Amino acid sequence: MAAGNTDTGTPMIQVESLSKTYRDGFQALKQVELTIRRGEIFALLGPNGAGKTTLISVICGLVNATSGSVKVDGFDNQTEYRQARERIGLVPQELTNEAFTTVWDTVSFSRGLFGKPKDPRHIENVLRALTLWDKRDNRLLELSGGMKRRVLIAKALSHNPQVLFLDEPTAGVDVELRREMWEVVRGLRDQGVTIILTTHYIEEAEEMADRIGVIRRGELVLVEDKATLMQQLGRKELTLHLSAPLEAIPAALSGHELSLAEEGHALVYTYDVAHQQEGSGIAGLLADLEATGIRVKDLHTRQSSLEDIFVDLVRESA
Ligand SMILES: Nc1ncnc2c1ncn2[C@@H]1O[C@H](COP(=O)(O)OP(=O)(O)OP(=O)(O)O)[C@@H](O)[C@H]1O
Repeated sequence: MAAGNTDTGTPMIQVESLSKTYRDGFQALKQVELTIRRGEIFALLGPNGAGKTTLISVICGLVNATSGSVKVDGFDNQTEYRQARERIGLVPQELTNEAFTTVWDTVSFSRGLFGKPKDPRHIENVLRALTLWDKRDNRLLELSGGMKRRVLIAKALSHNPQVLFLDEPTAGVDVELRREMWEVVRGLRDQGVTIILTTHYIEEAEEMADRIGVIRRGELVLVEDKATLMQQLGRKELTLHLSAPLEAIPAALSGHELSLAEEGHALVYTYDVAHQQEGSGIAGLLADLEATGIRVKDLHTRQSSLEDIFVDLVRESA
Protein backbone atom coordinates (compact mmCIF):
# COMPACT_ATOMS: atom_id res chain seq x y z
CA MET A 1 0.00 0.00 0.00
CA ALA A 2 2.92 2.36 0.67
CA ALA A 3 3.92 4.37 -2.35
CA GLY A 4 6.95 6.28 -3.53
CA ASN A 5 10.57 6.01 -2.60
CA THR A 6 11.62 2.53 -1.65
CA ASP A 7 15.29 3.47 -1.39
CA THR A 8 16.15 1.88 1.93
CA GLY A 9 19.19 4.12 2.36
CA THR A 10 17.15 7.23 3.20
CA PRO A 11 15.57 7.20 6.64
CA MET A 12 11.82 7.63 6.60
CA ILE A 13 12.05 10.54 9.03
CA GLN A 14 15.15 12.46 10.09
CA VAL A 15 14.76 14.95 12.91
CA GLU A 16 17.79 17.08 13.78
CA SER A 17 18.32 19.46 16.71
CA LEU A 18 14.62 20.17 16.84
CA SER A 19 13.45 22.74 19.38
CA LYS A 20 10.09 24.36 19.85
CA THR A 21 9.32 27.30 22.09
CA TYR A 22 5.68 28.37 22.08
CA ARG A 23 4.79 32.04 21.89
CA ASP A 24 4.24 32.24 25.65
CA GLY A 25 7.89 31.26 26.14
CA PHE A 26 7.26 27.62 27.04
CA GLN A 27 9.87 25.30 25.57
CA ALA A 28 8.03 22.13 24.54
CA LEU A 29 10.87 20.45 22.59
CA LYS A 30 14.57 20.57 23.38
CA GLN A 31 17.14 19.59 20.77
CA VAL A 32 15.36 16.43 19.67
CA GLU A 33 17.35 14.04 17.46
CA LEU A 34 15.42 11.14 15.99
CA THR A 35 15.68 8.82 13.02
CA ILE A 36 12.72 6.70 12.02
CA ARG A 37 13.60 3.68 9.93
CA ARG A 38 11.62 2.60 6.93
CA GLY A 39 8.99 0.00 7.76
CA GLU A 40 9.28 0.08 11.52
CA ILE A 41 6.69 0.63 14.21
CA PHE A 42 8.03 3.31 16.52
CA ALA A 43 6.24 4.03 19.80
CA LEU A 44 6.69 7.40 21.43
CA LEU A 45 5.95 7.08 25.13
CA GLY A 46 5.63 9.93 27.55
CA PRO A 47 3.51 11.34 30.35
CA ASN A 48 0.93 14.08 29.82
CA GLY A 49 2.44 17.28 28.54
CA ALA A 50 5.80 15.68 27.68
CA GLY A 51 5.74 16.98 24.12
CA LYS A 52 4.49 14.00 22.08
CA THR A 53 1.80 15.89 20.19
CA THR A 54 4.11 18.86 19.66
CA LEU A 55 6.77 16.59 18.16
CA ILE A 56 4.29 14.91 15.83
CA SER A 57 2.77 18.25 14.85
CA VAL A 58 6.17 19.70 13.98
CA ILE A 59 7.15 16.63 11.94
CA CYS A 60 3.85 16.80 10.07
CA GLY A 61 4.36 20.50 9.41
CA LEU A 62 1.31 21.62 11.39
CA VAL A 63 3.40 23.54 13.92
CA ASN A 64 6.58 25.42 13.05
CA ALA A 65 9.81 24.51 14.80
CA THR A 66 11.81 27.26 16.49
CA SER A 67 15.04 25.67 15.27
CA GLY A 68 16.28 22.43 13.78
CA SER A 69 15.09 20.46 10.79
CA VAL A 70 12.80 17.62 9.75
CA LYS A 71 13.20 15.52 6.64
CA VAL A 72 10.53 13.14 5.44
CA ASP A 73 11.82 10.58 2.98
CA GLY A 74 14.67 13.02 2.34
CA PHE A 75 12.40 16.06 1.79
CA ASP A 76 12.72 19.06 4.09
CA ASN A 77 9.33 19.72 5.67
CA GLN A 78 9.82 23.50 5.37
CA THR A 79 11.45 24.08 2.00
CA GLU A 80 9.88 21.02 0.34
CA TYR A 81 6.64 21.02 2.28
CA ARG A 82 4.43 19.44 -0.38
CA GLN A 83 6.65 16.45 -1.04
CA ALA A 84 7.17 15.94 2.68
CA ARG A 85 3.51 16.31 3.62
CA GLU A 86 2.12 14.02 0.94
CA ARG A 87 4.21 11.17 2.33
CA ILE A 88 2.53 11.50 5.70
CA GLY A 89 -0.79 10.20 6.94
CA LEU A 90 -1.96 11.57 10.27
CA VAL A 91 -4.62 9.78 12.28
CA PRO A 92 -6.23 12.08 14.83
CA GLN A 93 -8.07 10.81 17.87
CA GLU A 94 -11.61 11.74 16.84
CA LEU A 95 -13.81 12.12 13.80
CA THR A 96 -15.25 15.60 13.47
CA ASN A 97 -18.58 16.73 11.96
CA GLU A 98 -18.96 14.09 9.32
CA ALA A 99 -21.72 12.03 10.85
CA PHE A 100 -23.94 12.13 7.74
CA THR A 101 -21.26 11.38 5.17
CA THR A 102 -20.72 7.85 3.91
CA VAL A 103 -17.53 5.93 4.54
CA TRP A 104 -16.70 5.96 0.83
CA ASP A 105 -17.24 9.70 0.43
CA THR A 106 -15.33 10.75 3.50
CA VAL A 107 -12.30 8.65 2.60
CA SER A 108 -12.37 9.77 -1.06
CA PHE A 109 -12.69 13.40 0.04
CA SER A 110 -9.59 13.10 2.21
CA ARG A 111 -7.60 12.01 -0.81
CA GLY A 112 -8.86 15.03 -2.72
CA LEU A 113 -7.49 17.34 -0.02
CA PHE A 114 -4.01 16.33 -1.10
CA GLY A 115 -4.75 17.33 -4.67
CA LYS A 116 -4.41 13.72 -5.76
CA PRO A 117 -6.47 12.46 -8.69
CA LYS A 118 -9.36 10.12 -7.90
CA ASP A 119 -8.30 6.52 -7.52
CA PRO A 120 -11.28 4.30 -6.68
CA ARG A 121 -9.15 1.19 -6.77
CA HIS A 122 -6.84 2.54 -4.09
CA ILE A 123 -9.78 3.58 -1.92
CA GLU A 124 -11.23 0.11 -2.36
CA ASN A 125 -7.94 -1.50 -1.32
CA VAL A 126 -7.74 0.70 1.76
CA LEU A 127 -11.33 -0.06 2.76
CA ARG A 128 -10.83 -3.77 2.22
CA ALA A 129 -7.57 -3.78 4.21
CA LEU A 130 -9.41 -2.17 7.10
CA THR A 131 -12.45 -4.46 6.73
CA LEU A 132 -14.66 -1.47 5.96
CA TRP A 133 -15.58 -2.49 2.45
CA ASP A 134 -19.01 -3.81 3.45
CA LYS A 135 -19.68 -0.53 5.22
CA ARG A 136 -18.69 1.76 2.37
CA ASP A 137 -22.22 3.08 1.85
CA ASN A 138 -22.99 3.49 5.52
CA ARG A 139 -23.03 6.91 7.10
CA LEU A 140 -20.48 7.40 9.85
CA LEU A 141 -23.14 7.78 12.52
CA GLU A 142 -24.19 4.20 11.79
CA LEU A 143 -20.78 2.76 12.64
CA SER A 144 -19.47 1.22 15.84
CA GLY A 145 -16.61 2.85 17.75
CA GLY A 146 -14.10 0.41 16.29
CA MET A 147 -15.27 1.06 12.74
CA LYS A 148 -15.04 4.81 13.27
CA ARG A 149 -11.45 4.46 14.39
CA ARG A 150 -10.73 2.44 11.26
CA VAL A 151 -12.34 5.14 9.12
CA LEU A 152 -9.86 7.62 10.63
CA ILE A 153 -7.04 5.36 9.51
CA ALA A 154 -8.60 4.89 6.07
CA LYS A 155 -8.78 8.68 5.64
CA ALA A 156 -5.14 9.02 6.62
CA LEU A 157 -4.19 6.33 4.09
CA SER A 158 -6.31 7.72 1.27
CA HIS A 159 -3.45 9.58 -0.41
CA ASN A 160 -0.93 6.69 -0.32
CA PRO A 161 1.32 7.97 2.46
CA GLN A 162 4.46 6.08 3.35
CA VAL A 163 4.40 6.91 7.00
CA LEU A 164 1.43 6.91 9.31
CA PHE A 165 1.23 8.83 12.59
CA LEU A 166 -1.27 7.58 15.12
CA ASP A 167 -1.85 9.91 18.04
CA GLU A 168 -2.97 7.82 21.02
CA PRO A 169 -4.71 5.24 18.82
CA THR A 170 -6.32 3.40 21.70
CA ALA A 171 -6.93 6.14 24.25
CA GLY A 172 -10.16 5.47 26.08
CA VAL A 173 -11.15 2.32 24.19
CA ASP A 174 -11.94 -1.07 25.69
CA VAL A 175 -9.55 -4.00 25.68
CA GLU A 176 -11.20 -5.74 22.75
CA LEU A 177 -11.05 -2.68 20.55
CA ARG A 178 -7.48 -2.06 21.57
CA ARG A 179 -6.52 -5.55 20.37
CA GLU A 180 -8.39 -4.95 17.12
CA MET A 181 -6.48 -1.70 16.56
CA TRP A 182 -3.18 -3.45 17.20
CA GLU A 183 -4.05 -6.04 14.56
CA VAL A 184 -4.93 -3.31 12.07
CA VAL A 185 -1.68 -1.45 12.71
CA ARG A 186 0.40 -4.61 12.37
CA GLY A 187 -1.36 -5.39 9.10
CA LEU A 188 -0.43 -1.96 7.76
CA ARG A 189 3.18 -2.39 8.74
CA ASP A 190 3.20 -5.74 6.95
CA GLN A 191 2.09 -3.88 3.84
CA GLY A 192 5.08 -1.59 4.07
CA VAL A 193 3.72 1.45 5.93
CA THR A 194 6.06 2.96 8.52
CA ILE A 195 4.15 3.58 11.74
CA ILE A 196 4.75 6.10 14.50
CA LEU A 197 2.37 6.01 17.41
CA THR A 198 2.15 7.96 20.61
CA THR A 199 0.86 6.28 23.70
CA HIS A 200 0.55 6.50 27.45
CA TYR A 201 0.27 2.74 27.64
CA ILE A 202 3.48 0.86 28.24
CA GLU A 203 1.62 -2.31 27.36
CA GLU A 204 0.88 -0.88 23.93
CA ALA A 205 4.51 -0.06 23.26
CA GLU A 206 5.54 -3.46 24.53
CA GLU A 207 3.02 -5.23 22.31
CA MET A 208 3.47 -3.26 19.12
CA ALA A 209 6.72 -1.43 18.76
CA ASP A 210 9.97 -2.38 17.06
CA ARG A 211 11.59 0.58 18.80
CA ILE A 212 10.55 2.74 21.70
CA GLY A 213 11.31 6.38 22.39
CA VAL A 214 10.60 8.01 25.73
CA ILE A 215 10.01 11.74 25.86
CA ARG A 216 10.08 13.73 29.08
CA ARG A 217 9.74 17.47 29.42
CA GLY A 218 10.48 17.96 25.74
CA GLU A 219 13.61 15.82 25.75
CA LEU A 220 13.94 12.47 24.08
CA VAL A 221 15.57 10.64 26.96
CA LEU A 222 15.69 7.15 25.49
CA VAL A 223 15.46 5.54 22.05
CA GLU A 224 16.01 1.82 22.01
CA ASP A 225 15.11 -1.38 20.17
CA LYS A 226 12.33 -3.07 22.05
CA ALA A 227 14.22 -6.36 21.92
CA THR A 228 17.19 -4.73 23.69
CA LEU A 229 14.90 -3.21 26.28
CA MET A 230 13.19 -6.52 26.84
CA GLN A 231 16.58 -8.18 27.31
CA GLN A 232 17.42 -5.70 30.02
CA LEU A 233 14.05 -6.42 31.51
CA GLY A 234 14.86 -10.10 31.56
CA ARG A 235 17.28 -9.31 34.38
CA LYS A 236 16.29 -10.18 37.89
CA GLU A 237 17.50 -8.90 41.19
CA LEU A 238 17.96 -11.16 44.20
CA THR A 239 18.37 -9.38 47.54
CA LEU A 240 19.96 -11.39 50.31
CA HIS A 241 19.47 -9.99 53.82
CA LEU A 242 22.47 -10.92 55.92
CA SER A 243 22.61 -12.03 59.54
CA ALA A 244 25.68 -9.86 60.10
CA PRO A 245 26.64 -6.79 58.04
CA LEU A 246 29.60 -6.83 55.67
CA GLU A 247 32.05 -3.99 55.18
CA ALA A 248 33.03 -5.15 51.74
CA ILE A 249 32.28 -7.94 49.34
CA PRO A 250 34.70 -10.80 50.10
CA ALA A 251 37.16 -11.67 47.33
CA ALA A 252 35.78 -15.22 47.25
CA LEU A 253 32.54 -13.82 45.85
CA SER A 254 34.14 -11.64 43.17
CA GLY A 255 32.96 -14.00 40.44
CA HIS A 256 29.34 -12.95 41.02
CA GLU A 257 27.65 -9.72 40.01
CA LEU A 258 27.07 -8.40 43.53
CA SER A 259 26.69 -5.08 45.25
CA LEU A 260 26.24 -4.14 48.87
CA ALA A 261 23.06 -2.43 50.00
CA GLU A 262 21.37 -1.29 53.20
CA GLU A 263 24.71 -0.31 54.78
CA GLY A 264 26.16 -3.77 54.40
CA HIS A 265 23.09 -5.61 55.67
CA ALA A 266 22.12 -6.83 52.22
CA LEU A 267 23.80 -8.22 49.13
CA VAL A 268 22.11 -7.57 45.81
CA TYR A 269 22.73 -10.09 43.06
CA THR A 270 21.72 -9.22 39.51
CA TYR A 271 21.32 -11.98 36.98
CA ASP A 272 19.95 -12.76 33.58
CA VAL A 273 16.85 -14.90 33.71
CA ALA A 274 17.50 -16.41 30.30
CA HIS A 275 21.06 -17.47 31.07
CA GLN A 276 20.81 -19.33 34.36
CA GLN A 277 23.07 -22.34 34.03
CA GLU A 278 23.65 -25.18 36.40
CA GLY A 279 26.61 -24.67 38.70
CA SER A 280 26.65 -20.93 38.14
CA GLY A 281 24.04 -18.32 38.94
CA ILE A 282 22.10 -18.55 42.13
CA ALA A 283 23.11 -22.11 43.03
CA GLY A 284 26.80 -21.20 42.65
CA LEU A 285 26.34 -18.02 44.63
CA LEU A 286 24.63 -19.81 47.50
CA ALA A 287 27.38 -22.44 47.61
CA ASP A 288 30.06 -19.73 47.66
CA LEU A 289 28.22 -17.85 50.40
CA GLU A 290 28.12 -20.95 52.54
CA ALA A 291 31.81 -21.61 51.93
CA THR A 292 32.67 -18.07 53.06
CA GLY A 293 30.52 -18.45 56.17
CA ILE A 294 28.10 -15.67 55.28
CA ARG A 295 24.68 -16.36 56.78
CA VAL A 296 21.54 -15.27 54.99
CA LYS A 297 18.44 -14.32 57.02
CA ASP A 298 16.01 -13.75 54.26
CA LEU A 299 15.91 -13.22 50.51
CA HIS A 300 13.60 -11.88 47.86
CA THR A 301 13.67 -11.41 44.11
CA ARG A 302 12.23 -8.86 41.78
CA GLN A 303 12.12 -8.53 38.02
CA SER A 304 12.17 -5.13 36.40
CA SER A 305 9.61 -4.28 33.77
CA LEU A 306 9.35 -1.73 31.02
CA GLU A 307 7.14 0.14 33.42
CA ASP A 308 9.98 0.40 35.99
CA ILE A 309 12.30 1.89 33.39
CA PHE A 310 9.60 4.27 32.28
CA VAL A 311 8.64 5.30 35.80
CA ASP A 312 12.32 5.82 36.73
CA LEU A 313 12.92 7.98 33.69
CA VAL A 314 9.85 10.05 34.32
CA ARG A 315 10.43 10.32 38.05
CA GLU A 316 13.84 11.88 37.48
CA SER A 317 12.04 14.92 36.19
CA ALA A 318 10.24 15.50 39.49
N1 LIG B 1 -0.04 26.28 21.68
C1 LIG B 1 0.63 26.13 22.83
N2 LIG B 1 1.09 27.20 23.50
C2 LIG B 1 1.78 27.05 24.66
N3 LIG B 1 2.11 25.86 25.21
C3 LIG B 1 1.67 24.75 24.58
C4 LIG B 1 0.91 24.83 23.37
N4 LIG B 1 0.64 23.56 22.97
C5 LIG B 1 1.19 22.75 23.90
N5 LIG B 1 1.81 23.47 24.86
C6 LIG B 1 2.54 22.93 26.03
O1 LIG B 1 3.60 22.15 25.58
C7 LIG B 1 3.77 20.99 26.42
C8 LIG B 1 3.72 19.74 25.58
O2 LIG B 1 2.40 19.55 25.10
P1 LIG B 1 2.02 18.32 24.15
O3 LIG B 1 0.58 18.44 23.82
O4 LIG B 1 3.01 18.23 23.07
O5 LIG B 1 2.25 17.09 25.16
P2 LIG B 1 1.82 15.58 25.01
O6 LIG B 1 3.02 14.79 25.41
O7 LIG B 1 1.22 15.33 23.69
O8 LIG B 1 0.71 15.47 26.14
P3 LIG B 1 -0.63 14.58 26.18
O9 LIG B 1 -0.16 13.20 26.42
O10 LIG B 1 -1.33 15.16 27.36
O11 LIG B 1 -1.35 14.78 24.90
C9 LIG B 1 2.67 21.08 27.47
O12 LIG B 1 3.21 21.62 28.64
C10 LIG B 1 1.66 22.02 26.86
O13 LIG B 1 0.98 22.74 27.86
